[in-house]
Amino acid sequence: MNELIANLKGKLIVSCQAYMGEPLRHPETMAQMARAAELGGAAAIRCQGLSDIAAIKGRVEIPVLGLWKEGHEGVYITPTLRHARACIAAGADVVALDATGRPRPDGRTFEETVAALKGETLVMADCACMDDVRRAVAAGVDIISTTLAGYTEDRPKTDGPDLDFVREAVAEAGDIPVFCEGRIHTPAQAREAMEAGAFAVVVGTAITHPTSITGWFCDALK
Ligand SMILES: CC(=O)N[C@H](C=O)[C@@H](O)[C@H](O)[C@H](O)COP(=O)(O)O
Repeated sequence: MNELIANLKGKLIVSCQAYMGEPLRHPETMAQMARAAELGGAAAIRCQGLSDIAAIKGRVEIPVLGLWKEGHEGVYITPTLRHARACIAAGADVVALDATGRPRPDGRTFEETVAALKGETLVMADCACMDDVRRAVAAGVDIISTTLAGYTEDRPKTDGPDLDFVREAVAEAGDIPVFCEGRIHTPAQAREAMEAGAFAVVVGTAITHPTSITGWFCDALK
């Protein structure tokens, strides 16, 4: 296994993303957030967009897992080979790609995109269901992640992380590490994900999205 990935075993990866139109959407702000997460013990940062990748890469020493979101329907996480190569150029150590079988804007399949990136970067496959996991294993990706579970019609959106998916993916993935990502909102859930067999966990909203966290508190007071 690649050394960069081996070093993430049992660790926390923090996703630092602000969405279009949000007050924290600025590369400098995301770089500050990423550095703060690094000081807290994050082993890597996951982040979105070329400016954020470049700014964060210049601020932290830990590895950067980069993606470029474009569009909202269908494949929007690093939808084409061009997007992936731009993430590499911006400084990403690993590039995260939508691993679903849905059509992509450049007409390439997921497998073709991964094949073109061989030797250029490490690929993290953002999966929504077991078909995606099998596709990712066959394509020879470096990391499988449960990122898209609950965000397509294939699996219900669980309240917390989709631990059944983690268990099934681990059983299928062989030596390829499976990251649990999506709706890990508490340290206890992060622990449960590890116990379900995850190689590492990715936490975003619960650490880096204050608007959501504030909303959780407000809801609890209603
Ligand atoms: C589905 C999708 O587009 N997920 C995105 C992937 O990069 C991010 O919006 C999530 O914040 C990230 O996956 C971490 O998950 P959570 O924020 O639930 O801890």
